[in-house]
Amino acid sequence: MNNSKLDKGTAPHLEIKDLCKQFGITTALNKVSFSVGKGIVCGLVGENGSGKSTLASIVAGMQSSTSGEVYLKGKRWQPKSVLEAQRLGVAMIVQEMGTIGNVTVAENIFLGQENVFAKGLFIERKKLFTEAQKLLDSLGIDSFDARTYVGKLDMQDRKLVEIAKAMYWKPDIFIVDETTTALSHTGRTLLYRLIRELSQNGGTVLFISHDLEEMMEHCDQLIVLRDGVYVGALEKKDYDGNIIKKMMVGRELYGDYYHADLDGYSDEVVLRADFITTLHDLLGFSIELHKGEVLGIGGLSNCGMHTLGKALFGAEKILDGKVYTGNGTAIKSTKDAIENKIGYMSKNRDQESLGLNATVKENIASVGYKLNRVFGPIISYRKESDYVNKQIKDLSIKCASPDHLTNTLSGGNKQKIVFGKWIAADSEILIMDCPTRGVDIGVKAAMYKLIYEMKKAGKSIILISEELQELIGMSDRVIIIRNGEIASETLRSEGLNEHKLIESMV
Ligand SMILES: Nc1ncnc2c1ncn2[C@@H]1O[C@H](COP(=O)(O)OP(=O)(O)OP(=O)(O)O)[C@@H](O)[C@H]1O
Repeated sequence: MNNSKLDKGTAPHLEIKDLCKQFGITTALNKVSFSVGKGIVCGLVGENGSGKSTLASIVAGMQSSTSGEVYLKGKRWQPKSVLEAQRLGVAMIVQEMGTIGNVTVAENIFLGQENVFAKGLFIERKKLFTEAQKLLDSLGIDSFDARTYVGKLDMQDRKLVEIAKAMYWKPDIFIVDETTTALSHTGRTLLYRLIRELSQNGGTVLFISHDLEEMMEHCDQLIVLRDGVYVGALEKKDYDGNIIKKMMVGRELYGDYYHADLDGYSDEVVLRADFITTLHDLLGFSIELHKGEVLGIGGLSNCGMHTLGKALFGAEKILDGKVYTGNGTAIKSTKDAIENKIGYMSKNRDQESLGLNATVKENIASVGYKLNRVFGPIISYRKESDYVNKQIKDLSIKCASPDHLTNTLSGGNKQKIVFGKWIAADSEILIMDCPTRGVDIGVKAAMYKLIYEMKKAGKSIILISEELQELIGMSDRVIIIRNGEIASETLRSEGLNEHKLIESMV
């Protein structure tokens, strides 16, 4: 449908009125009101914990509000469940994993909606698979098929399954919560295309991301939230990065937060992989990390970089070759890694880096617990509390108390906990896979500062990232991996630039 034929942006398609959400003593949303027109891509921006996901999940039928109202096309919107919301035209891609591993792609796509294929008492499974495959083909998704078990897919492909699932219902309202950072370039391109097509056909998109450039490029309007309160709205013509940041954090935030000096690193090797071969991705791969080095690793999502991070931490089965520290200690398991002061932040935070049902305190204290011992195995409560509180304070983790359950925290705050637990444990080597995924600009700046301070203190960092600016801005040396092999290696002093890195990626 042609845009001009739509009353794009005029009549409110989605209206939020005085929306409040209270979780115990936490006010996640406080009388938020705004409206979004038909065919509009509306961005929701705000710091970690500002209420974006809470608002989105209320619209998507995942939870109800404490008070306030939502209207969809002028009618009161009160879906009883996500499935009902989906059927009635509201679909959401959640921030973390929204798929189930031990069933196929097709079954995930139609989860809870199988009765669409019911024939009498039976489900026509063949039809279900055919329909799912048709959907994948129509969306241009070809990296897996409808019969693939989702457990075999990486995070990016699992996100594509969620996107396909949402698209099946041709939603009136499509909500994308911090999804792009889990996607590679190809995945992002696909998502942007779908968002564009949907809005051109009169659908409304609620888009959440911490990448301001991306938001300014793809959104027609931006709504800014701060601490659960509506701060204001901006039309595309008024976009200005500094103004938006100021609205988000309530103060000026200028400048470049990467590190600019070229002070290099020591020759001493602290971690080495010698000709390692893993079940997937890596075949005879070698790499060295030096003391005081920030080694950036980049490439396309499936190039092997995420597997490398796991392998160096002892979390990936190594079929041949070995990983060892500078003093020759072999790293064959995560236990070996932790004992040798190696930390690891997974890209798949919720599944691999956190105990979601544990408290903030239990998570932060989990790796460095020995540091809080007083007599033999006895842990000092006071020491442990100080140890945990320092991270909560230094990283500004928004939680009601150290006893707050981790799964109720916002995405960015969860990421800070993972970072905090390894810093507190005094890691000498930190392997970070996409560490700033889902993290707001203020925290990003704080994390970069901490990475740089760690480097200055002689610690070594492997920064695996899909953000080229981050690699260029933070690394002493960047290795680009292509199809499991080193495609290029560039020292910061030789001049790093996007063009050069992209050339070796593809
Ligand atoms: N189920 C819950 N129980 C208790 N508190 C919650 C729950 N869900 C969210 N919160 C709290 O509500 C506040 C808003 O969280 P929300 O996830 O909406 O923020 P966000 O803006 O999406 O953050 P991020 O950018 O980090 O994803 C946070 O303080 C969070 O800890």
